[in-house]
Amino acid sequence: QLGENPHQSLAKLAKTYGPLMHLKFGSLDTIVVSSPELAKQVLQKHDQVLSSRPHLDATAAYGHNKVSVAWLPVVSRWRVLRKICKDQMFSLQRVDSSQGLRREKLRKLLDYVHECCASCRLLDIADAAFSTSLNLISASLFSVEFAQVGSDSSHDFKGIVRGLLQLAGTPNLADYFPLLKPIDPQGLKRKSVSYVGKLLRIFDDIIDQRLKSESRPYTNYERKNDLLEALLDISRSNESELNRNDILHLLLDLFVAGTDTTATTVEWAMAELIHNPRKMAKARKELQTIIGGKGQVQESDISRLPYLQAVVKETFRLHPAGPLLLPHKAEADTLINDYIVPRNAQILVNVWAIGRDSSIWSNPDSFEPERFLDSKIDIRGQDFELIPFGSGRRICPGLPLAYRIVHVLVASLIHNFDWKLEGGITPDELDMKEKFQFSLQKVVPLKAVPVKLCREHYMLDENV
Ligand code: HEM
Repeated sequence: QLGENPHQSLAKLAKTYGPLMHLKFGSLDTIVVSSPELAKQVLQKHDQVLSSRPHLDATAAYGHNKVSVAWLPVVSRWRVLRKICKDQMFSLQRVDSSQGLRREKLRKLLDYVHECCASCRLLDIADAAFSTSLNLISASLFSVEFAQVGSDSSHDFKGIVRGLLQLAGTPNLADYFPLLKPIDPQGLKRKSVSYVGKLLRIFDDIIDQRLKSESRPYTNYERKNDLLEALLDISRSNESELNRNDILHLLLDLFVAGTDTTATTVEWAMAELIHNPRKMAKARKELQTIIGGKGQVQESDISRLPYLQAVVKETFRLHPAGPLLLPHKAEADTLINDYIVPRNAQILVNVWAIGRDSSIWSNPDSFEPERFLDSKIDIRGQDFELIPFGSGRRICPGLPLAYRIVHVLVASLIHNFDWKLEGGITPDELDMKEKFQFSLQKVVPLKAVPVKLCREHYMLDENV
């Protein structure tokens, strides 16, 4: 009954049964929340007891759930990992200081777009967004470039990351009937072991190489300005705080949680803009006015681009990368609106349903960035009608980085370029179907030919 798009099926059920539902998935009590008021109760008022994680069998590969910042319950170990993430990767100072790395990766993407433009070549926007997000995140994590935009080199990583997300999003009988765990009836744990093993081996090699180049005699080792360097420092000064295994699993979490979420958001934003040419023209006109014809968009420009910010918010409203957040778990019986959320229940917050609720949003299914222009609604977890990153203690720690990457990538792709769909498809015929694979993906990946803007385009944009 949940089907391939559980966020949609649950939204439909909520229309009949209300914004607080108690379902039974086998022996697993599942509470589904579908309104901003109830999301606030779960994620803010009661977040101390409702911020744990259920045990999902597929997350247990290589003991990942025992050391993972994403899957540990709220215990002191989880707090240590969150603090390391915040201090070493996502503080304002860190995000600012890694800006140069991102600028360089973005330049490569733009070079590739120019190449496609010059030869009227179709560009796989989904792939380019994935390769660039992959490179941006891996540059910040361990100064390694995994993919060349426009080549097949990112496909293996995409396969692994999407594979893992899909596993985490597939309903697993072993989670609902724990007696089945040893049998692993759908083979999800086995697949997870294979994917996680591949990534851990790659990260292990990267650590080996780093340690080797540090200890190479007669060479001056140049410290890298990345997360790995900081993690190795912590580990050297206090191994009980962070050992090599912890580092491997932390890199895995950040890599998997950060790449596909960012890339799919960029793909959806581009799809909506191509689907709605007037909105595209408006966004481009703003860029033209603020940035001008030449020059690359910088992260420091974002605050001067209110329409772009509105486009990104509207994309998050319609296509949140985590439509049901990550599942939360109740540590104790908790009273919400006179109903008991039982201890050990898993709690799903249907952010997708909240984003499409007609009692909150006018014309909820249409892409109208303008709705955010005179509104104070923000995506940082305080306005519960728009919480694509969650809220409270489990809020996405990568938000500061994701915020910059998504804005700058979208802005770069539309600044100075128009996009033509292949095979004579008109913008309103663009396939906008979505599929739930833990993150929310486009069924048909977005491809289009970039066209260099000329005077006529700008004159057309003038009329918007
Ligand atoms: C558009 C991009 C992104 C979106 C929409 C997004 C969204 C989310 C959501 C909804 C959660 C779960 C919140 C909850 O359980 O209540 C989450 C958790 C998490 N995200 Fe993100 N995320 C994005 C990018 C990133 C990036 C770039 C990183 C790191 C490089 C990252 C790292 C994490 C981690 C480690 C967690 C688990 C935190 C915990 O359980 O304590 N995310 N994210």
